[in-house]
Amino acid sequence: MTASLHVVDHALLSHRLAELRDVATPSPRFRRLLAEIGAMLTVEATRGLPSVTAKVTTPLTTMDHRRLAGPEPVLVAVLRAGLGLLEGAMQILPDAPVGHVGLMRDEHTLQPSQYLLRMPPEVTTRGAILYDPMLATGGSAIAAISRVKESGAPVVRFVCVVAAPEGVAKLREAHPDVPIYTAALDVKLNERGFIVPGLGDAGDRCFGTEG
Ligand SMILES: O=P(O)(O)OC[C@H]1O[C@H](OP(=O)(O)OP(=O)(O)O)[C@H](O)[C@@H]1O
Ligand SMILES: O=c1cc[nH]c(=O)[nH]1
Ligand SMILES: [Mg+2]
Repeated sequence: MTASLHVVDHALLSHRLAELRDVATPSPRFRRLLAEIGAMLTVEATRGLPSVTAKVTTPLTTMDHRRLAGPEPVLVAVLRAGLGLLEGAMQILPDAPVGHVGLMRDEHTLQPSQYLLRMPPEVTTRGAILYDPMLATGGSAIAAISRVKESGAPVVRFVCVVAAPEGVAKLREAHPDVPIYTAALDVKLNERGFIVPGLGDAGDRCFGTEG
């Protein structure tokens, strides 16, 4: 099995991503854009959620209509930058419980270290959608997905904004059952493990911190 890779192609998404990448975009606008992109990618990532046909009575008649078969999946943000995407995801799935995985990548070794894990109990029955804007070496995504699976999630989807080919390959190898949804597949990683062309450090740009 190979994880499916969905590079979501939409004029409005691409328009926002152009502004997100722009070095001149300030933090408040960066956060707003991440939230909007998070909402759009959530629509795509939930396209295949199981549905059932149910009766709906309109003011004029009764009809058969498609509705979600079950409760909304758990949304999991990878801190910090995933919080920006989560904001928009919660608009689309307002009843979804929310989990957090705190990870920080060492700038020299590029290995992620975990500083937080909080998962709602519903993850064992509903499955999860994980949010992190950047898929670079793949180390953080692989670790975050492992934590969510260990918490009992039967189904996991991964949503990012910019993916490097190196990270996609490693993630697919480590978690072949996890579909990847991204707004862009970029060219490469540089010698410091940053995605090129990329958008820089998403967490720092989101929250106005220095690298
Ligand atoms: O694919 P990888 O090589 O693991 O890199 C990607 C990770 O790097 C960034 O987080 P960072 O560690 O900078 O934390 P932050 O969100 O708090 O800035 C990003 O949000 C990912 O979690
Ligand atoms: O380009 C990158 C790589 C890792 N993390 C980021 O925030 N940006
Ligand atoms: Mg960062």
